Amino acid sequence: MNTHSTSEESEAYIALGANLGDRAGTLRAALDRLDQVEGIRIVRCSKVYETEPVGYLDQPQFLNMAAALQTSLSPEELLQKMLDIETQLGRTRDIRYGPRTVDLDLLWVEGQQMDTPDLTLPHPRMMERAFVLVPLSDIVPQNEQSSRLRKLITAALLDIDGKEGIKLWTTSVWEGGSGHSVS
Ligand SMILES: Nc1ncnc2c1ncn2[C@@H]1O[C@H](COP(=O)(O)OP(=O)(O)OP(=O)(O)O)[C@@H](O)[C@H]1O
Ligand SMILES: Nc1nc2c(c(=O)[nH]1)N=C(CO)CN2
Repeated sequence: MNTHSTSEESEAYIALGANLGDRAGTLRAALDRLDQVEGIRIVRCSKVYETEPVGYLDQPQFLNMAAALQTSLSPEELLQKMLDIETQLGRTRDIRYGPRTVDLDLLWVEGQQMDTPDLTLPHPRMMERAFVLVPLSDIVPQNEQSSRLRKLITAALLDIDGKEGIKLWTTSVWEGGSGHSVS
């Protein structure tokens, strides 16, 4: 993972989930593909958690994790890259909140708030979801710039039910990075 950053980059946080097929392999492939996109670098990954399904219960357990990115893309461009990678990895949209090979959600982009038909930031359901907040808490630093997000996560985690349905699965599925620079 390359930690160099330039002033045109923004920090962004994403959530990843998978509950069909080779779940860990799919998470790894999604991270590899994202890191290979020009203008996206993965800078930190959370641990991986096995989680009880929420919303639609009759489906297998998920693996969930979160990642921090540095990106020179706009939020809309970043989301489009994420949706393309979901499709490449076999994601179909059948049942709302139902089983999926991979789900990539854009949670937070530094300095960005929006609500358009295609993109809402911060992600509208992130603060209700322990399967998002527990991994995210691994990777949001305690520094000045990110402290607002850290405070929101800490407060939401105190309130939320469902943390007992979340177990550490492995400390990492992705070690690498292409190391290319973002320009
Ligand atoms: N912050 C966001 N991150 C990801 N998708 C978003 C976001 N805001 C809006 N969307 C839109 O939501 C659409 C549906 O996403 P998706 O099918 O992954 O939903 P879901 O995973 O079933 O539910 P949820 O969004 O609650 O996780 C996407 O096509 C995208 O345009
Ligand atoms: N545990 C868990 N449950 C879910 C998940 C998920 O990623 N993990 N994603 C959903 C659709 O967004 C619905 N339910």
